[in-house]
Amino acid sequence: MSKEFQRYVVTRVKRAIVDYGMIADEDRVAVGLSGGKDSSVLLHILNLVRRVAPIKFSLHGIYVDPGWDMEANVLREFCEREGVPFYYKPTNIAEVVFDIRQEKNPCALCANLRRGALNNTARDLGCNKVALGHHLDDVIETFFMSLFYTGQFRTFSPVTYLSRSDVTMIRPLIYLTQEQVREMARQKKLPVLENPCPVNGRTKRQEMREFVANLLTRYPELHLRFLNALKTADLRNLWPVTK
Ligand SMILES: Nc1ncnc2c1ncn2[C@@H]1O[C@H](COP(=O)(O)OP(=O)(O)OP(=O)(O)O)[C@@H](O)[C@H]1O
Repeated sequence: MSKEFQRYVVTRVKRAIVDYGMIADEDRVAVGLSGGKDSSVLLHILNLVRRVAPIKFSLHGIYVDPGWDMEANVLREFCEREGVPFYYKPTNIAEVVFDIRQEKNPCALCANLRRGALNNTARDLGCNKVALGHHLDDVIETFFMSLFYTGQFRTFSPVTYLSRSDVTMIRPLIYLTQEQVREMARQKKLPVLENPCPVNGRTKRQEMREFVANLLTRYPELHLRFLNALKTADLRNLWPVTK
């Protein structure tokens, strides 16, 4: 592993944590582990940050099983290697989404139910923060998805307090690109499991992913420009609200 690359990646995550006050002393941080590369990288980097941070915080890996066949043991072993406790939360989300509700667009409901189960499990474990593996490409994709499908300028925030489950969601990877996350997962040989979801690869999210990937080939500075636009948005440049 290139030490320089690792240092850069860790520095970017530390920067995001400090910029948005994501983690405080004595926090108990639950890390949502989906089996995908993003959340594996998230746990690994937060663990590196924890070792050098001037504050004390604990990490807790949680996998919410939607009710399908995935090698959760790989995640258990990964957490063991990282020295982080692992929690497995079984659910029947897949049955609810696909069999009972027979959703035509299952992703939104599935994501909501997974998020709800994750947050409640975190709270039950005494965690006050829940970390998700969203990175800068996700920020941009979500922006365009909102624009194209709901006609709104919006994307998710770095930090969100959820009153219903009384936990704060944080997204420490927002300053990293998908490519950097992928490279970190590859170099560190972190677990990346096959997603058994039946609609995997045929979703609106996937469509946006391809759209943004296309934009990036044409506008390679898009990540930086987008981050700058989000941080310096001036509402006076938009139209006033009319009745
Ligand atoms: N089943 C799950 N159990 C626990 N956490 C989850 C689960 N699914 C998703 N998450 C959390 O929510 C984040 C965003 O979920 P999403 O389904 O968009 O994953 P993704 O963008 O494919 O990322 P990843 O590569 O980590 O799967 C994940 O990075 C992870 O932190």
